[in-house]
Formats: sequence, C-alpha cells, structure tokens
Amino acid sequence: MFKVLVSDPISDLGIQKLVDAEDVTVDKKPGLSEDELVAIIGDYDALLVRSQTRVTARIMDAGKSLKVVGRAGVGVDNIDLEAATQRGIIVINAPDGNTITTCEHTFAMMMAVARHIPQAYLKTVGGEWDRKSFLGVELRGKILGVLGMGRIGSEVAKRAKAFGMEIWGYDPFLTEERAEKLGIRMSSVDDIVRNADFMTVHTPLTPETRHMISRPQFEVMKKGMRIVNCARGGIIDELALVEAADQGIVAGAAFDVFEVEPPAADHPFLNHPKIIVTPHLGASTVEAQENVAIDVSEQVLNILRDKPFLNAVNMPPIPANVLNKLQPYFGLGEKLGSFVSQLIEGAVEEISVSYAGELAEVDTQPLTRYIVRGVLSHHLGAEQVNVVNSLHLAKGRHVNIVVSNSHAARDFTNSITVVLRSKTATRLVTGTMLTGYGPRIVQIDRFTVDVAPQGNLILVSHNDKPGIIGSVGTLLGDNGVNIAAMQVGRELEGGAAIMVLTVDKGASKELIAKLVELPDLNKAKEINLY
Ligand SMILES: NC(=O)C1=CN([C@@H]2O[C@H](COP(=O)(O)OP(=O)(O)OC[C@H]3O[C@@H](n4cnc5c(N)ncnc54)[C@H](O)[C@@H]3O)[C@@H](O)[C@H]2O)C=CC1
Ligand SMILES: O=C(O)CCC(=O)C(=O)O
Repeated sequence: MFKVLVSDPISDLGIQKLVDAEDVTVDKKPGLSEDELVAIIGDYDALLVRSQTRVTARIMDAGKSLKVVGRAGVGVDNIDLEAATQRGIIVINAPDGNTITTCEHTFAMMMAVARHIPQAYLKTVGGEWDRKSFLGVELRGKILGVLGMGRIGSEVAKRAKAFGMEIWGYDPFLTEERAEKLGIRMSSVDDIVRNADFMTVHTPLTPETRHMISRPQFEVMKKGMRIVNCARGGIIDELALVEAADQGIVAGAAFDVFEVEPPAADHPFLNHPKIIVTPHLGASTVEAQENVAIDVSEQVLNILRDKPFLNAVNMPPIPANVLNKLQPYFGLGEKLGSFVSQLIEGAVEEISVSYAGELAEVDTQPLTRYIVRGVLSHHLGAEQVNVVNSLHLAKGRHVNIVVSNSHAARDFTNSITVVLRSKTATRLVTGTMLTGYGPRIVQIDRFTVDVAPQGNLILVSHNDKPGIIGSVGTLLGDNGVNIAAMQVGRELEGGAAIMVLTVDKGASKELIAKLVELPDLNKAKEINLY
C-alpha cells in the first residue's frame, strides 16, 4: 500500500482519484511546520503540495520512502530541486491546469486598473458617492504589450483581441509564423515600452527577466501606461514602478505577485492611489485548483505504480554505465547550449548537435538533454527546464533538434558542436574536455579559441589591428572591470577576429555600448555562464 501525504490545501475533488485508488492511502495534514513534517514524512511514498509547504533537503532526508513530490501548480520555487534530484526523488508539477484561470485574473486586474474599481469600491462602501475621481479608459483600440508569449501570455493575447485591442508580443521563442497565427505583432521590449497603452508580463523570473522593466524602461515609457504583473514578483522593479507612478509616467498598475511574499506592511504598493494588488490569487479558482490537483494526482499514481509519467521537473535516474561515460560532459554540454543561446539573435528554430570521437559511440541522448536545457533555460529559467523536460519543451516551442555523430574527432578525443539556427542567424560553438585542464570552448563560429566555459565572459568581434587589445583592456580597467583571462581568435592576420575576455565581475550595458564605440570594434556581447 502506498502512502500519500497532502500538506497544503489542495482541492478534494482533484485528489479523488488518489483517494479512491485501492493501493493508496491519503492523509491530509495542511499547515505542518518543517519539524512536524520531518517527524512524519518517513512513512510516506509521495508528498503533494501547493506553494505553502517548503520542501527542504531536511524533509527529503527524513523521507526515506519518498519517491515523488507533486506540486499542484506551475512554479516549483518552494521545492529544493537539487536536493530532490540528488536523492532520486521525482518532482512533478501541473503546468497546464491554471493557465486559463491566471489569464482571466490578468484581465480582471487589467479592467480593474482601467476603471479604478478597487479604489471606487472603497470610497463607496465608506459612504462617499464620488463619481468624479474615477474616470477610466477603454481597452478597445489600445495597444497591449505582452512580454512572455508562453501558455498564459498566448491566452491573454487571444482574449485581448476580443476586446478590440491591438497586441504587440515579445518572447525570445516567438516566431513570425506563430505571431501571424495569433494575429499579433512581433515586437521588442523597447517598442512595447515606448508605444503600448497597457503592458502585461508572463515570463518566469530568471536572471534575465529580473527587473526587465526598471528605471531605463520607465524613462522612455509612453506616458499613461497601465501595467499588470500576474507572473512573478521581481520581473518589474517595484521601487522604480512607484517612482514612475508618482511622476505620472505610469497611470496605473495591478500586481498579484511581489518580490517578497507576503509584502511588508510598509510596502509602497499598499495604499498607493494608482496601484492595486491581490495576494497571489492568479491560480485561485475552483476549476484551476481542481485541474492542477487532478493532473498531479494522475502523475503521482503513475509514478507510484511504475508507469510512464509526464511533467517531471527534475532529473530521472540514468543507467550507471551510461552515466559514467557521459557525466563529465553534462556541465560542458549545458554551458555550450547556454553560451550559444546568448549569442544568437532571433527565435531559435533549430538546435543541431554533433558528437565526435568516443562520444559518438555511446547513447548521448541524456547529454543532448543537458545541451537543450542550456539553450532553453537562458530564456525559460533554469528552474523550469531540466533534463527530463528539455526536449519536450523544445518540441512545444517548435524548435527542431538534430543530432549527428562522427567517429573521427578533428583535433580532440571527443568534441561537442552545437549550432543554433534562427531565421536570421546561425551560430556555432564547439567544446571538449581537455585532459588535465577540464572543459574548454575550442571554436566559436569560424574562430579557433581556448576558453574555460565559466563565469562572466565578454565576446568581442573586431578587425585584427595593432593596439585594439590594449584599448579594450584600458576601457575595461578604467571602468573597474578586471580581466582574468583573454583569448583571441582570427582567421588571417589583419582580418576579422574575436576576443573572449573572462572578467571578474559583470560589465554594465553602458560599458558594453562604450566598447562598441572603439575603433575597429564591431560587436561586443556579455555572456554569463554559471
Ligand atoms: N499569479 C499566479 O498565481 C500564477 C503565476 N504563474 C506564473 O506566470 C508565468 C507564466 O507562466 P506560463 O505562461 O505557464 O509559463 P510558460 O513557460 O508557458 O511561458 C513563459 C514564457 O516566457 C518567455 N520568456 C522567457 N524569458 C523572456 C524574456 N526575457 N522576455 C520575454 N519572454 C520571455 C518564455 O520563452 C516562455 O514562452 C510564470 O512566471 C508562472 O510561474 C503561473 C500560474 C499562476
Ligand atoms: O498555487 C498557487 O496558488 C500559486 C500558483 C502559481 O504561482 C504557479 O502555479 O506558478
């Protein structure tokens, strides 16, 4: 008999299938502390949570029989994925069940902010009949900028069309074909910020999306913008938003999520006349809670019964013989994917991986998953993409994956080449494991290099002229950026060349822009590999 513990309030109807299963007993114990969970988890095979329970390494250590943690929802920020993976505990989520509900909450927020509904309600119930202070705006005819065109963003776009809005969307994986199908304009963050009347964010919180709307964006923002965030706190810089609202740039904002939840009592959003808030209610409908509970219950049953399952967000076990051969390359593969995904412009349409040398002789599928993870996690967030779901996520985004093997490695015992193709560009990176030195990037596009794939890198393309290395070094030095290592690759003396600098701390966007102004320097790009 399998034992399942439900430690958050999860829909009874949703978990009925588990309760009815003859080989399962279900205990519902919401609101337990970590200590209380540690004390009882040893009896259970599965743990079902929403977002309140923090599933820590301590709990998992005590869960000697624990095979699966099921999250009834999308975000798994409350589960220590690394610890689960290390202990062979499968973590699954329910990514589809609350899409429509969160999309509808976004509309509720957008309309409430357009018509000042919470503010007007407060005055009316307070006994005032104030019809002058709450002049609203229509949605019809307005430009709605959607940042993040995944599950929720796409549904928002579809519904906004019914309101007569013009939709401008931005997502690194948005292709022209998909934009056309959705009837939206493919745009950029900058265009949206400068032109939209309403803006809504539907991305995960990643190092790239953190504060993607901050002071520089508010400075150029169309006056009178109304902003909605029902995704994750921190995508929009909260303090910069308050400033922009006070300066009259932002006419209104509606937030369901906060950088720290719950927000402190003196949080500047609370009681701000232009900002309305809800306490992370995006997924809180009867239907969504039922959907996510049904989805997660079904997959937990499959896992307990040793059947194929969906929506795993961490790593499944790999056979020991395969693992031994591939493990040294997992980190390199992921870094190569991340490196080249930070170089490519435009939506990625194809990831092509070539294995050469001894690597071509083993089943490299697990390694391909790491490479694809590296490519996707730059945009989707490392927390959302793992080796279990990376290929599936790529397929869902219509990214073609091509794998080839060549038994003869050119200069190395083994090498991995990753080529990304978008509509407008093709970028290539090759890596290898050098005995005694570890992972190395040995080719970038057509240039031979020798770069350790880690930390903050700056990739510069330039013309091979005397003095250019010095001028780059001086500019970085003058701006307090220390160069730890430097590599130059060129085809011919005096021809096109690249420089890869490993720097001790990240360079600001302004400094990268200054680099490009140097004579004979064509492009500069910062790349983070952690
Ligand atoms: N308020 C709530 O209760 C809920 C919040 N959420 C949150 O909503 C967000 C969206 O969820 P889904 O649509 O299900 O996720 P999804 O994974 O389907 O879509 C996210 C999209 O963001 C895109 N993206 C990543 N980086 C970007 C960038 N720099 N600029 C523009 N787009 C970028 C990705 O390519 C992807 O298409 C997530 O943060 C999720 O945790 C989800 C459900 C409920
Ligand atoms: O379970 C909840 O209410 C939170 C939903 C959420 O934010 C998510 O699924 O990512």
